[in-house]
Amino acid sequence: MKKRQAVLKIGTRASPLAMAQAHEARDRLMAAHGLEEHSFQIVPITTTGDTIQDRPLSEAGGKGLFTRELEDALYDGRIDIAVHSSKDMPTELPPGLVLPVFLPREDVRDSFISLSALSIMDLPQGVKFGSSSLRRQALIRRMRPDIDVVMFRGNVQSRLRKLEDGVVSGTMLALAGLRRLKMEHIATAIMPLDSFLPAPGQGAISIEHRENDEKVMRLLAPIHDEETGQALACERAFLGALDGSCRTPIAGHAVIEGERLRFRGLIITPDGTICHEIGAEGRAEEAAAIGLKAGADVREKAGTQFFEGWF
Ligand SMILES: NCc1[nH]cc(CCC(=O)O)c1CC(=O)O
Repeated sequence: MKKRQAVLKIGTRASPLAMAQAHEARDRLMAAHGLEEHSFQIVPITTTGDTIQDRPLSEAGGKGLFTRELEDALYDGRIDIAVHSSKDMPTELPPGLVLPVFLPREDVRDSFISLSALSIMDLPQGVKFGSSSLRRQALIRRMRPDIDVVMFRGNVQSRLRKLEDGVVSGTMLALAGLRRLKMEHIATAIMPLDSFLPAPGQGAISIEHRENDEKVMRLLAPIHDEETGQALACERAFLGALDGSCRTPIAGHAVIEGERLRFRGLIITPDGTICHEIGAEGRAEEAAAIGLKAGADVREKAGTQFFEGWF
């Protein structure tokens, strides 16, 4: 019997969250086209970012660490699409690749996880808080200058073990990731958007493919979510206007309401002492321009000295 060929090869990182996201993309493709599971082949690929566990990713080479191996696989045809967490995607893509498709966004908020405190304000004086995110570290330091913020990486299981072992008293994870792993129950509290702005792209799954790949574009068209795409265009333009290197703690969140887009963003020094916020509003169609201008505005507000002398 002739072996049936997959219609589309879906590349993903091999981590549990990445696999869950790839399955979500596949489920949406199956539903949109009335195709069976075997039409889509999920191809897990281990990336450099997955193997570095001992230092901040910003030190080890930044966001490209999670994407390079997937992009090589796109170039040589081992995969047709790469499913990513938008948050992990650099603002600039390698030549010949595009990131035009976004699935409907999950909850964008951060969750606080602790076995001993109900909220960040409730943590005892001077305890340790673990996070690898420069944004979360800085925002925590702003709220609680007394707390000892330490570098903290690893998957959900290893983080929980460190909480149990008392290595840290609290940590934070994106609620979206926990939901996708069916682990929302481990969240102790959900951080409010007004005091704890998420990372640009948080909670959104994006799909990268080869430019002008007509077959892929046809298959992906029905699973793209327009509102998420507009919000992400704004947030990624804000990020791009500020920093490609991911060494600046940056937060940004856009919401679409009909034809309108509302955006809030901030930059903050790693020690949490200086924070510049920006709000912007406009037509959703002009999402990228709004984000770009907000980035330029907040950069001007902060002044050049803000970006100097951290390292
Ligand atoms: N950098 C790791 C990463 N990339 C995306 C998510 C969460 C899921 C999402 O934001 O879509 C996470 C983990 C976390 O921040 O908790």
